[in-house]
Order: sequence, then structure tokens, then C-alpha cells
Amino acid sequence: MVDSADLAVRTLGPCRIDSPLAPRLGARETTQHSVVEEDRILFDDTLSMAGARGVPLEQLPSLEPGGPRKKIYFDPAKTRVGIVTCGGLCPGLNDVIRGLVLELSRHYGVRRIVGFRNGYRGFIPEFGEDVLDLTPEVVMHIDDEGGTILGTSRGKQDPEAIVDALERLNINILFVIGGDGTIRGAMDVVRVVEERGLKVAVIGIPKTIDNDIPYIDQSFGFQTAMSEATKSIHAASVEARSAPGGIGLVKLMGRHSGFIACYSTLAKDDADYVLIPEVPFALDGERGFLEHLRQRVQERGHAVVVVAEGAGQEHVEGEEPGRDASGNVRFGDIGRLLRKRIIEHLDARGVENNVRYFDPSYAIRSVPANPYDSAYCLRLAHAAVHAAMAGRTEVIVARRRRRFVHIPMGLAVSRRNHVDPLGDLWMSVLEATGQPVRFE
Ligand SMILES: Nc1ncnc2c1ncn2[C@@H]1O[C@H](COP(=O)(O)OP(=O)(O)O)[C@@H](O)[C@H]1O
Ligand SMILES: O=P(O)(O)OC[C@H]1O[C@](O)(COP(=O)(O)O)[C@@H](O)[C@@H]1O
Ligand SMILES: [Mg+2]
Repeated sequence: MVDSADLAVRTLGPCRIDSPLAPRLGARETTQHSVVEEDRILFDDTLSMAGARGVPLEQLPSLEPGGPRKKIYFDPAKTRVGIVTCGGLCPGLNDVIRGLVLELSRHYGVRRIVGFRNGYRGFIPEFGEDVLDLTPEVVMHIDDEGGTILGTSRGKQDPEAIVDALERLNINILFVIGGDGTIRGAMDVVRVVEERGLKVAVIGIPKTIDNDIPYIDQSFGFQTAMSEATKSIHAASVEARSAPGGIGLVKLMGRHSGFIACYSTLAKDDADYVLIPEVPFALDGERGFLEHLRQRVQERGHAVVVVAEGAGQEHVEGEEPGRDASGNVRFGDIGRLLRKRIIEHLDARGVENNVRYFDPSYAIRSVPANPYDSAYCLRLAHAAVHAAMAGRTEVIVARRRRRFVHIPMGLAVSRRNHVDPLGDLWMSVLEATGQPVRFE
């Protein structure tokens, strides 16, 4: 259970410098549209959860609000900033980089901003990566392209060497744009910064198309990625409806979470089945998936199946793809397994079938952000700059229940965000597809 200690935000010290944005903050007060910096945002949002704490109102766990402060910690004229992007691609990475540079330059007057290339390896001399000077002119139109102008990578790097690079370049603010692994790497950097008694702020902007980062509404880029995924689901539906016994089968990314599969199905209500990592399913047997699919195809003449890449791994044992450079599990190919098993099952029963397999894989994450995610990325970048200039560290900036907040990194990596099989989202998917609650 999350408590107040989990939500405490670390700071480098008192804020004594007038913020350039202070004149804009004078008349503000806490409303449903804004929160003043002295206020806090309740963590629990139902009476039952708040009541279960059994503590007075002021002791309920609460989050520090994001947004500009009247006073800041860093002197903009003496501030040098580093930016790094790590892990898998996600629509909006360039939007975040652009937003950070424009906010730092235009509103705080920070002039020295560098980008580290290819993830954390950009700090390590052996990789010979030069840094990239980031100015408004350099970043102005980078949001038109997917990917990241800095490049990215996976694989743990030595935090001591990373902090050596920060010291060599006199960097006192580091923005890390990445997912769970990146945030863990940032925590290692914070530890070394403290051991050396340095005053360096490390702020995370949570990134992943998987939406597997907890305690936030949705990670940036997720909406764009799931929108891209709907194109494959629609194509699968067209193929399935255009052939006797047509079956469209779509495999989608998402790692150990089924959010992309769920939302892209709800958006393009063409799927008859959604299979996700969070809900096991039996393939065989009278109540298994294959038999149910056979009946659906014989009744309707076609069907669409959406499967998340991490689903049904118990059916692809023996394929030992191992782990990637960051230690993330690599999955057996559930898409190809399902394709094979569906054809075998229907052929054996003399049921005509034409299976069309779609694996959009990287196509959903290498596109530019849609306008919604672009706006979201810009606001996240603004919040990250405000947090850093106010001397916060070891936090990610996030939107939680429509409010921008500071979430300690330790909490952000304490668990993974999953589709709750008993939650509203999965209920909606079952209602949309009409599939049984369980295949067993
Ligand atoms: N457990 C960890 N501890 C420290 N650093 C990590 C850890 N896992 C990953 N990293 C660092 O974070 C980077 C990205 O992590 P990864 O899990 O691949 O992607 P993402 O952060 O997008 O989920 C890796 O290049 C690695 O340097
Ligand atoms: O980019 P790689 O190494 O092929 O890994 C693919 C994985 O990256 C992702 O696209 C995004 O993962 P991260 O955001 O955690 O990096 C996953 O959905 C997918 O399983
Ligand atoms: Mg990740």
C-alpha cells in the first residue's frame, strides 16, 4: 500500500532565486484546473480508500504538484543541462526533447544544453560518442519525425562513468527520457551523485509504448502507438471478411502488459478475441480457445484475433529467446504459434480457413506522435523543467488523474502497470468482443 513516505520528493536544497515565471503565478490558487505549489494532491481518489487509511485528512498520502515555482534552486545563467533518451522507441521522444530545450531556453534563459547520444552509452568514453549541442534552432522541427534525434540504446552502463561525464561537462541538471529500466539507471546515477556530494538534479520523463509504468494516467506515445495498431486490426478485419473462413490474426507489442491490445481493440471494434499476458488461456479442450474460434468461424464465416506479444508464453516454452541487453525478457513468438495451431485445428476438423497474420511490431512505435501526444509531451517537458529548476531530483514528472505531479523514481519502478483482469478496462474488452471470461 502506498504511504506518505513513498511520495516524499527529494530536493537539492532551498529555492532562493526568483523564478522568471514568478510574475505569472501571482494570482493563482488551487482550483480543479490548477494547484498552487504549497498545496498537495491526494493520492487516494475514493472515499473507501481514503477512509481505510484511518488517519486525519492532513495525514492522507499526497503528491507534490508539478508546475512552475515562484522561487527556484538553480541560477539559470550558471545552469548546464544534459538530455538522454534510453530504451525502445516511442512516439513523442523528439517532442519531449524539443519541449525541454524550448522551455529551458525561452523561459528560464538556460543556454547550455547538450544531448547524449544512444542512451546511457553516450556518457561512456569507450563508445566515443560526441555530445550534441541542443538549441531552439536545432530542435524546432524535430517533432515532425519519429524516433529520437539523440539515438537510444539498451544495456546497463556504469553509473560512476556516467557521473564522471556529468562532472567533466559541469552538468547540474540531467533529464532522462525512458521507461522502467532507464529510471532504475537514473536512480543509480543519483546514488553516485550523492556519494560525491554533487548538486545535480536528475529528472525522469517516463516513456514507453507499453504503458507499464504505474501510478500515471498513461505514458506518452501510448495513444499514438495504439492508434497505429488499429490500422493493422482493421486490415485484418478486411482480409478476414473477404475470404471464406477468413481469420485475421494480429500480434502487438506491449511486453508484459496488454494495454495496446486492449485499447486498439476497443478503438477499432473489429476483434472477436483479445489475448493478453495478464489473462492465461487454454488452447485445447472443449472450452479452449481453438474450439471456441472454430465455432465462431463456422457461425460467422470469419474472425479477428488480437494477441499481445507477451500473452500465452506457456504455449511457446522451449523457444528460449533469452533476455535483451537490459535484462528484459525476450518472448517466444505467440503469433506464429497461434497461426500454426489455428490452421492445424481447423484443418483437422475439415473447417475451411484462410489465416492472415499481421505483425506490425516496430511500425507502431517509430512514427511521429499524434497531436494529442505531441501536446502531452510538451506539457511533460514543461513540468520536467519546472521540477529541475526548483531543485527536485530522483523524481519522474507525470500526469495522474489529469494533474501533473512529481512521483519518486523508487515508487515508479516498484511495480509494473498491468491490465487488471477484474478491472473496468478488461470488462469493456469482454463486452466489446463477446469472448468468454476464460478459455480453460
Ligand atoms: N536494473 C537496471 N539498473 C540500472 N540501469 C538499468 C537497469 N535496467 C536498464 N537499465 C538502463 O536503462 C536503459 C534502458 O532500459 P530498458 O529496460 O532497456 O528500456 P526502458 O527504460 O525504456 O524500459 C538501459 O540501457 C540500461 O542502461
Ligand atoms: O526494441 P527491442 O529491443 O526490440 O524491444 C522490443 C520491446 O520494446 C518495446 O517496444 C518498448 O519497451 P520499452 O519502452 O520498455 O523500451 C516493447 O513493447 C517491446 O517488447
Ligand atoms: Mg521498459
